[in-house]
Amino acid sequence: MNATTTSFRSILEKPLNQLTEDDISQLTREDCRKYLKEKGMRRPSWNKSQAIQQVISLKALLEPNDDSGAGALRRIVVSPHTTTPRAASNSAGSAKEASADVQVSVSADEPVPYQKPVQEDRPADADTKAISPRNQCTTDASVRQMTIFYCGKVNVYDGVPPDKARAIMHLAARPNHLPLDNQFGGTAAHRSLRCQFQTAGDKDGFLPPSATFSQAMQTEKIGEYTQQYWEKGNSTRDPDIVLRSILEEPFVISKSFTQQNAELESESAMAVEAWFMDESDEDPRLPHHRKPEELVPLDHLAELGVLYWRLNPKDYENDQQLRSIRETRGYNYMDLLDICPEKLENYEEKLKNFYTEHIHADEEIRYCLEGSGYFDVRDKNDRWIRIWIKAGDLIILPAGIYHRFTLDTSNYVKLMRLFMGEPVWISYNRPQEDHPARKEYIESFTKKVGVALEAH
Ligand SMILES: CSCCC(=O)C(=O)O
Ligand SMILES: [Fe+2]
Ligand code: NI
Repeated sequence: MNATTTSFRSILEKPLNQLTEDDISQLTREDCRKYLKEKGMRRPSWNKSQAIQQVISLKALLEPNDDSGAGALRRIVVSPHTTTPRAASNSAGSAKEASADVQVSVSADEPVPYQKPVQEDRPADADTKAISPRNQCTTDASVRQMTIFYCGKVNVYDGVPPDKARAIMHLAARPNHLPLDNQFGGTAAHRSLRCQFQTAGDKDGFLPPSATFSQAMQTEKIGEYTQQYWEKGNSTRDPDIVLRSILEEPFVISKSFTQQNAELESESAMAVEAWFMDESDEDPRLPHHRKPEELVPLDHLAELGVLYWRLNPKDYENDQQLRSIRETRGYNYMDLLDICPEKLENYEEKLKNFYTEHIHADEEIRYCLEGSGYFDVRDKNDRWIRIWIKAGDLIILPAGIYHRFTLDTSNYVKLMRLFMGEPVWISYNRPQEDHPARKEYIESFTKKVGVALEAH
């Protein structure tokens, strides 16, 4: 046995630069989750390969770089587009911008001895048709993960588009732009914000050569982005929520789509329709509006962790936007489900199960290609919110949220189901208060949204 193997009690105690592919292959999901939780991460992934990614991001973020002195994290990498990531280096400009309590790092040039395990897509169950048995997320350079170390908490966000990453980095570099209130923020040191933006599947380094950050951190685009964010009436002053909101604001993507196709949609038709349900026991396929109607805005859905995109369903096989969502969020599995008596085996029974209130251990991702239907989700006060899904609507329900599904009176829907890794379609019917996914959902929900909800 050599010194390296004897000196670490567990694999994850090894520094990142000593981890070998063998080490990584021995890791279990539980090892990773335990490590992540010990480091303060609230909701480590249940997906093994994603949990491994998270561990690596975190280690890269927390472990000092040998060459950067005094264990400091690398400052924002500032360089024009270069042909080699080695050219990335610290810059006087960014160092000036970053204050002592704000550290933004982009790990650019350490080789990481890790390759994301390849997940084979499995055929879907009998009532579905797998149409894309490909592993899309392992090598594409646009897959990004951002790790934010903030207020003693670690958050790893998948699928961060570069402009959002830059917006966050911009905020991090200019702490005065964060709406910090003492009541939320604590001391300056406590508010210290460190972020890392990386390519999730990149085995040679965390950033591909093309993904260097430009010196113009304050480009108009970033300025506009953050500006727009405040102007949209986002009232919360909790910086944790601000960061999350910017990162997890999928509707921005739909806006760019509709801007390009401005003639197609009016502003009001753009957003998904959602409302609080009445209490009646009538046919579930009826809308069940309250009287008067109580509509639920998108930001309230986002506060529950429900994300929404409006896409173009006509040419979904070639839709770049869908591809980008799948790549950035790691949804390498896809199948189609037609919900009508002719095409769905055990139609009645399945519909009954869909409408039985349940949770899953993973996100539920559904993209409506044709027809329509209702996803009902419980809000934090256990009220049902009905979300009307029509062709073009893609929604993501977080793991652990109570929900159900019914057709509407059109009696037909064609849904695309997406999943990260091997699909698991297990439903856990309510009550599930002891289910780990439920507990984590509740926990993250109370920690992250408690303040914002109170402010409403
Ligand atoms: C058929 S998609 C909606 C039903 C549902 O919640 C599920 O499949 O888990
Ligand atoms: Fe479900
Ligand atoms: Ni609101």
